[in-house]
Amino acid sequence: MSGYRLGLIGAGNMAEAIARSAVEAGVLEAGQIVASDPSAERLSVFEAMGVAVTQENRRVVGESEQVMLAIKPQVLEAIAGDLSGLSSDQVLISIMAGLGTAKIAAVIGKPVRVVRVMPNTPVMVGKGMAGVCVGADTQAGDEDLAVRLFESGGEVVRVDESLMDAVTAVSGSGPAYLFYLAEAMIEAAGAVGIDADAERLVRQTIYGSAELLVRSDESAGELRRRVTSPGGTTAAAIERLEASEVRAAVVRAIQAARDRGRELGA
Ligand SMILES: NC(=O)C1=CN([C@@H]2O[C@H](COP(=O)(O)OP(=O)(O)OC[C@H]3O[C@@H](n4cnc5c(N)ncnc54)[C@H](OP(=O)(O)O)[C@@H]3O)[C@@H](O)[C@H]2O)C=CC1
Ligand SMILES: O=C(O)[C@@H]1CCC=N1
Repeated sequence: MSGYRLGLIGAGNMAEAIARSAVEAGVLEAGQIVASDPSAERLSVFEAMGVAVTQENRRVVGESEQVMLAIKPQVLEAIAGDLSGLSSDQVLISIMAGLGTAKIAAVIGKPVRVVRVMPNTPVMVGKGMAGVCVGADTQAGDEDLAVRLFESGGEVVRVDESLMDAVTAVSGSGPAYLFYLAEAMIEAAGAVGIDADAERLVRQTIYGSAELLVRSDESAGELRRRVTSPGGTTAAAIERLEASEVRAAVVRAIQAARDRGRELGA
């Protein structure tokens, strides 16, 4: 086996964010990473970072201490043969939604030391949130590199694997819910007559509110109440959101995401 510390199978958005944060934080040097992907265009992005690249997944498996699956869950079966060369010395890190550690080993067809991680896209700006769990065939410390990688791009919480689909639904998919809200607020700003400044007003409001939420000791509910003067403008908006059952819709949406994760892993 050559000296790559980490092999990335799938050189997409998440793999790029993970590699960048690992290199920027000094967890790995670019030269310690190899990435595979069918797309020469994607590989050129990694090459520009100083990462070794290949279109052969088998090379990544053969030359890396730890291999990360950063492909879509639907692609796993197609590349199972490429993963059959994994040895008992290697750790396999998966960031795929839905697919459990036992399922991944079953698809590969032998016991594998699988560490499962569910990150999110704010890892791109060093503010990620990742859930980590380990599979049955792992050894003590197998998750260490994964934890260091994802701590370099934000925060890590260790969870029982039974909660990974729930973590996926809350924090893995979570950024999309906030961006959805941002989209709606920008549309609404337009509807109430704001044109050029709509994006700026909404982006800074969400940014400032997120920072306040993170820095404050108060609950989200208390922070919301402090904005909501009795009989005031916010109260009028919140009353409309409650009447539209937005809170219940968010619960149903997160349940749907959790259930889709379970389906992907079935
Ligand atoms: N995006 C997100 O917010 C999050 C995603 N995840 C998980 O991360 C994983 C990757 O997601 P994301 O980065 O968004 O997806 P991307 O589509 O950006 O990346 C996946 C990459 O894998 C490549 N690929 C396809 N087939 C193969 C193959 N046979 N061998 C090697 N590479 C292949 C794709 O190429 P091509 O495009 O040419 O098919 C693509 O470049 C998914 O499993 C997802 O569940 C987890 C947390 C958050
Ligand atoms: O939508 C998805 O399936 C992936 C997993 C979490 C975020 N994106």
